[in-house]
Amino acid sequence: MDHRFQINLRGVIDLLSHHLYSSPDVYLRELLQNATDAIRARQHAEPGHEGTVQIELIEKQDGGPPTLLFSDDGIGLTEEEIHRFLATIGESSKREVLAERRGDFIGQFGIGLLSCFMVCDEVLVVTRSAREPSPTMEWRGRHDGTYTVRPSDHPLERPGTQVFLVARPDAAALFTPQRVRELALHYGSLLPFPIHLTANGQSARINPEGPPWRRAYASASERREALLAYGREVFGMTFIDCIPLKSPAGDVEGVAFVLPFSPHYNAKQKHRVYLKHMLLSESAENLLPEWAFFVKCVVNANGLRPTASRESFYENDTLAQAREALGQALRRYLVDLAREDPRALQGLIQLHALSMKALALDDDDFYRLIIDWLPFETSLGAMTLADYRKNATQVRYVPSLDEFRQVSRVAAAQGLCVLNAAYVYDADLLEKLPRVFADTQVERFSASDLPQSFDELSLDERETVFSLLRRAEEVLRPFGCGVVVKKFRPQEVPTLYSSDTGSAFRRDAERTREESDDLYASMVEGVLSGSASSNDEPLLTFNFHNPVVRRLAAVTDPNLVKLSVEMLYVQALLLGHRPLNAREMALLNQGLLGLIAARLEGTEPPPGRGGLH
Ligand SMILES: Nc1ncnc2c1ncn2[C@@H]1O[C@H](COP(=O)(O)OP(=O)(O)OP(=O)(O)O)[C@@H](O)[C@H]1O
Repeated sequence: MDHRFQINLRGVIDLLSHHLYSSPDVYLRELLQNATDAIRARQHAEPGHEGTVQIELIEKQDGGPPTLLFSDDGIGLTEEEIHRFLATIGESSKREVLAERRGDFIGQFGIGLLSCFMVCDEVLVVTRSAREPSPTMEWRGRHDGTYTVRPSDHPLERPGTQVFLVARPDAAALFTPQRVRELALHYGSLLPFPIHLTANGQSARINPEGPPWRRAYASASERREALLAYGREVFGMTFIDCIPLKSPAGDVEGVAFVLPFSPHYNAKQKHRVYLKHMLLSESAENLLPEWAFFVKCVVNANGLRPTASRESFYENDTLAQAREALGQALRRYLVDLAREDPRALQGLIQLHALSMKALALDDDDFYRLIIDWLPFETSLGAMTLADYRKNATQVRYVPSLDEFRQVSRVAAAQGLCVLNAAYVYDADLLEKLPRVFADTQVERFSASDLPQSFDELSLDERETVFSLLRRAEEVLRPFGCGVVVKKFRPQEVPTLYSSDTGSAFRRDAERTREESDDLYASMVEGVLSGSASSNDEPLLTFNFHNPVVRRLAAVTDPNLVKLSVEMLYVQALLLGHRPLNAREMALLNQGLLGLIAARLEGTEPPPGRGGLH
């Protein structure tokens, strides 16, 4: 013989309240949801029916717990439907509806009404169906699992449903006018029909007329102000701009707000999402593309499926398409901004620079969108990459600040535009250029590339500098540095020290060997002997345009030439922000003392003291 499962209602309620519902507050959400579904069902039968919800708080004169009366003018229930849908846990009238209409309703599980038992022990439903001329019926359900159905002694004048809840003493705090108002607005502020609250003898509509992005405004700026004010109210912060969002897939509509601070680009923004105009979640994460970390949004979706926990949308094709369309709306905003208000776009990029750059590295589409708007310091002043690319298909950059300082003046004087890519992600972003824009080439530039753009000396000039060149080569040979004489601008720069990465590495390793203990020094020795020796040796380029260099070429005293070459060498190293090794430091000290001594020549030391020799 077959038996039926028995359900212990108390156990089920306990399960719901501890595991499914986040707090007893949701009872009001479930009531609003049922009213919304009932109004929609009636609108199908009677197009043009507007629908309205009345919430009334009835205080007991004897100080007993207050009663909440929740009424709608929706489709109502017949006696047969009461038995089938209200009194059977897990039965829902909404499951039966034709597939194309099914999506209009929010409820689906047939358990929502049970949430009322979290705040009261008995639920009284008085209802009259709009489908057929039917009497007003009364259903009284109790938390012990028993219920009664009978014709009501107080027939309703119009079709619809009233739900009476008498607060359990421990839930009375939820039944104050302020709390009920807060909760109704929290869950239902976007509902497209009026919600009236009556308490303390006063009655008023509490929800605004439809979502703020749907309302008509006198001008675009008024609209913007109103939306920003809405963003402030919802998220408690002042945003710098707002962006309309729309996606036919999932029937999504809303607004994205641009954050006034720079979040970490990995930080997922929490969005407020409504499903069929009822609040679904305040912390949905999966609605926008990952790169849209600089906005927070409020949207309503009519065609997306909620997850069972009702905290976000179910990951399916429709959601993926909606995400793509919302991403397009954000892109469009950035592109329009680039055209209409480039300053605002640059402000935005500056505010969210690090995150935008990191994302552009990962996402080619986003890269294409913003790369031209990134500002760079260059040898010819600050400019965007677009400005740079207007004049050159070859992008030259240096990857460190020291190198940039070293080359920028000289490069600028040659009319060479070199980008400073020393900041995080810059070099990688530039290296990515040719992969995304096939007509662009990128070159990592260094001071050693500069002499190629310098002018050669004429035959006569070469003769003038011949002995200086020989002497300088001798002086600098022990330092592993070659010498050339060229002509370059600016003329105030007498020499330029250049080295490629290989020789810079050798310099660093040599300096480390000098400064470290025996064991470590011998390890560095090993590294040095293994590293390529220098046919790429560093170079000191003398500038023939410089007056000091010209005068030096005419000096015949070999010691004075030696001292001057040494000092010019050390100065070039210092200007290039290269750390000096011990021998170079000694050169600097001796050279300075030598220069001071030369200046003091002829002046007598005071009696009884030694001179500077
Ligand atoms: N205000 C109402 N007007 C008309 N019918 C209602 C109303 N409230 C509840 N019902 C009926 O009672 C049924 C059960 O409601 P309940 O809230 O428990 O579940 P549901 O809304 O169907 O689904 P869910 O559990 O997902 O909310 C509904 O399917 C509906 O037929």
